[in-house]
Amino acid sequence: MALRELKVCLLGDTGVGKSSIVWRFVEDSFDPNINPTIGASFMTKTVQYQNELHKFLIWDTAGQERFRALAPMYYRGSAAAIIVYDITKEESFQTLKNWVKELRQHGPPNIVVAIAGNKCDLLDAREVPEKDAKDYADSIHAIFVETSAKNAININEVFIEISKRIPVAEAAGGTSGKAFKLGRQASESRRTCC
Ligand SMILES: Nc1nc2c(ncn2[C@@H]2O[C@H](COP(=O)(O)OP(=O)(O)OP(=O)(O)O)[C@@H](O)[C@H]2O)c(=O)[nH]1
Repeated sequence: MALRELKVCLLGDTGVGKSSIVWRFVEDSFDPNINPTIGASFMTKTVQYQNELHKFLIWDTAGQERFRALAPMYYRGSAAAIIVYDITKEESFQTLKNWVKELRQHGPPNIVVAIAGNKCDLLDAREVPEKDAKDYADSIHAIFVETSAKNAININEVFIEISKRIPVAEAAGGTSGKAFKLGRQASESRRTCC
């Protein structure tokens, strides 16, 4: 079975739950007292997708402003970027839009963009309507899911949707995951959050 290495980076404001999403995906656990990321952290997980193995090389970047200049090191050469916002913080959704602009200007041309509205377990505190975020994601042809790292909602689905958008390796092409095109729309298979 072919193995493809897919570099993925997580971007977004501090405290939106980037590390928690990665931790939930890789270790299937949640730490309520997780520390802010310093610089970036790296984890991997390999999953089977159709007749390939996708090894996700996951760079979780720090959301604090003082680390922002480091981000290009992590999104450069990435097959996909997961931009995370917190559904209870409108400001984090505005930050997400800035990341989309930056990726469009300086990121890999065919990077797959996934938008994750995290903390969807906190419905009572919602500030960002799901429809607004979905409409925005559709307008930029991005994957969209609302997630809860805490309650393990839609975490695997984000990565499955990324796998779906990675074109099958061309016969003469490499398997490094470096050349990608935006493909079909996200499928309807994921769960609605909460
Ligand atoms: N209720 C709820 N809390 C969450 C969820 N995901 C993360 N948190 C909490 O949000 C806080 C920040 O989570 P982190 O994963 O450290 O956030 P981050 O985006 O990686 O932050 P930086 O590393 O500073 O960029 C922690 O207290 C988490 O326990 C979630 O899905 N629901």
